[in-house]
Amino acid sequence: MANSRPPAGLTGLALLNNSQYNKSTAFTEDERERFKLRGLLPAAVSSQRLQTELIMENLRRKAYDIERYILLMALQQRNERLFYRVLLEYIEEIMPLVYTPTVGQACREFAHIFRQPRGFYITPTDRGDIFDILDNWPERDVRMIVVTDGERILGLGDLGANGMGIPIGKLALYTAFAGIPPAQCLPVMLDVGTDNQMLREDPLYLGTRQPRLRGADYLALVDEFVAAVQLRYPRALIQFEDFLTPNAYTLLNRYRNKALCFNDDIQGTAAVALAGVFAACRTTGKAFETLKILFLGAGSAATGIGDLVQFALVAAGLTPDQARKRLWFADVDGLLVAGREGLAPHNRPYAHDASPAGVIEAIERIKPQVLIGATGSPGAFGERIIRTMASINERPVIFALSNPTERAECSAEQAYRWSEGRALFASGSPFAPVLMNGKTLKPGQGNNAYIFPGIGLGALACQATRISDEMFLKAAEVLADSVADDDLRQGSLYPPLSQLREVSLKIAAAVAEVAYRQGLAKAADRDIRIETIRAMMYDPVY
Ligand SMILES: NC(=O)C1=CN([C@@H]2O[C@H](COP(=O)(O)OP(=O)(O)OC[C@H]3O[C@@H](n4cnc5c(N)ncnc54)[C@H](OP(=O)(O)O)[C@@H]3O)[C@@H](O)[C@H]2O)C=CC1
Ligand SMILES: CC(=O)C(=O)O
Ligand SMILES: [Mg+2]
Repeated sequence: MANSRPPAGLTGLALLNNSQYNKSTAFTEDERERFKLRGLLPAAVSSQRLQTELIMENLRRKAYDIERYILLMALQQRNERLFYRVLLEYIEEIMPLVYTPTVGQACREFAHIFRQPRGFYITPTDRGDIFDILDNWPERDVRMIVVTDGERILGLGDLGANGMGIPIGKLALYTAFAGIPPAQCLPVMLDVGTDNQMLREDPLYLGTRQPRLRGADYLALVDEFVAAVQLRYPRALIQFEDFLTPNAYTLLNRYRNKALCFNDDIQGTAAVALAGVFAACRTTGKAFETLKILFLGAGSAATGIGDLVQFALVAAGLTPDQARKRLWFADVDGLLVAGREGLAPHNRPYAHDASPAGVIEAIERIKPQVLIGATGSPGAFGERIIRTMASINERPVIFALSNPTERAECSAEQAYRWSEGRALFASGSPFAPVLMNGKTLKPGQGNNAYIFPGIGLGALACQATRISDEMFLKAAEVLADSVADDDLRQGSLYPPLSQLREVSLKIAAAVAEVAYRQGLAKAADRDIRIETIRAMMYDPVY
């Protein structure tokens, strides 16, 4: 999508202060004349390329990643095209700064590194006014909303209003990889309080300083928010992000059939993990429908994956019961088995008839080919666990999905070392390549960032009315098919991050096709192809 010229009347300092249209030193002589910029800029005219190099020079000069994050956020606030250009051109270097792991630290320190507001905050005192106050947001054509209430930020727990860093980061990826124009993106914080006492006592904390709103009042607030969005921005897709598991499921079940929405932690994560499992089958030679999978962790991320794997197994010909029986879950209390007290509704389908067991015993008994960790618990994959997986599998598939890096169940190096380099490993946050037995292994990043941009772009391109499970299954298939044999040979179950824009496009086209097939698309042009969608995408060039 071509980027428009500044609107009439936007000139001089106001233009330089407008992040959407600002080009800073890249304004040409002619533009400086036309836009009343003469005298306001130094004489030299830079190219966007030169500006990109300047940003990288400054970024690399910083001592800490959190400082790099601050630099990048400041760039986003003053020149958004340059920010996205830098992100796209140096994706391997920049993504860990605007996304996991650095975004985790940024959320922790959000109030302490706060410079300028970004996004929209809704508090319990806004009850009854949400539709009206949304009018304060300057953009009228919002299409993509990422909303959190900050109660489960990555694996870092309740960070209250500090969690705003997550919607901001996810939407930066939407623009970079799915080409959703920044003006159509809205980060939302449902600031319903926090039960994190340390935050409430921090004098610099910027959120509502009260215990979390719960129960009927909480649901009423979210209901009002969703209804207000539907009225104010009828084409918008709502992505629920980083809600605590019980709320994540409650909200997904409440809105999935009446609003254009999905839960990224349940559904996006599911698709990226399933894609990794599909890709792993190409290396192991095992048939997908014969796999047994053990999950460590039984929260929204793990059971979300379980639900989609079950859906995929049924699509592959198994009965729902046969499919479920291939999936096992363990949490801090060991294997989830029938009869265990206090099981949450999302866990019950997977609590099989079996005697209780710890993780090692469960691995020995079940003999899973795949072990998926979504615990938020660092070191949850200890040496014995990996060695046991490696003793029963020639190529054990090990996913340590928890974010940020400090919460990973194990590191790439540990997974490879404890399996003598045989593990097919992926992690939610990036790990550097590991040299093992003279071979460099490049672990892939099993993160929903491979999925949500394509789901969102596809849904918006065909004006989807709902997001279906079929769309996530299709997204997983497309992602798995995008993994080159060379990637697999080097140990990665995912394509390189540098291909994220192309992968998102492919997913988008496939999602749109599913939407039409299922009668879930409103756009008139049914023949929606990759090139049609590409033409809709924001391109951050001047
Ligand atoms: N890679 C990706 O794309 C994504 C990764 N994630 C990551 O997944 C993690 C979990 O998220 P979510 O499911 O919402 O969180 P929850 O807190 O709801 O679930 C965590 C689960 O792990 C269990 N658990 C905790 N510690 C251990 C342990 N040492 N051994 C066994 N089980 C353990 C918990 O058990 P109990 O309840 O008994 O304490 C619970 O069942 C987060 O770190 C998040 O960053 C999430 C989404 C996407
Ligand atoms: C990646 C992500 O969504 C999470 O860790 O919550
Ligand atoms: Mg998340």
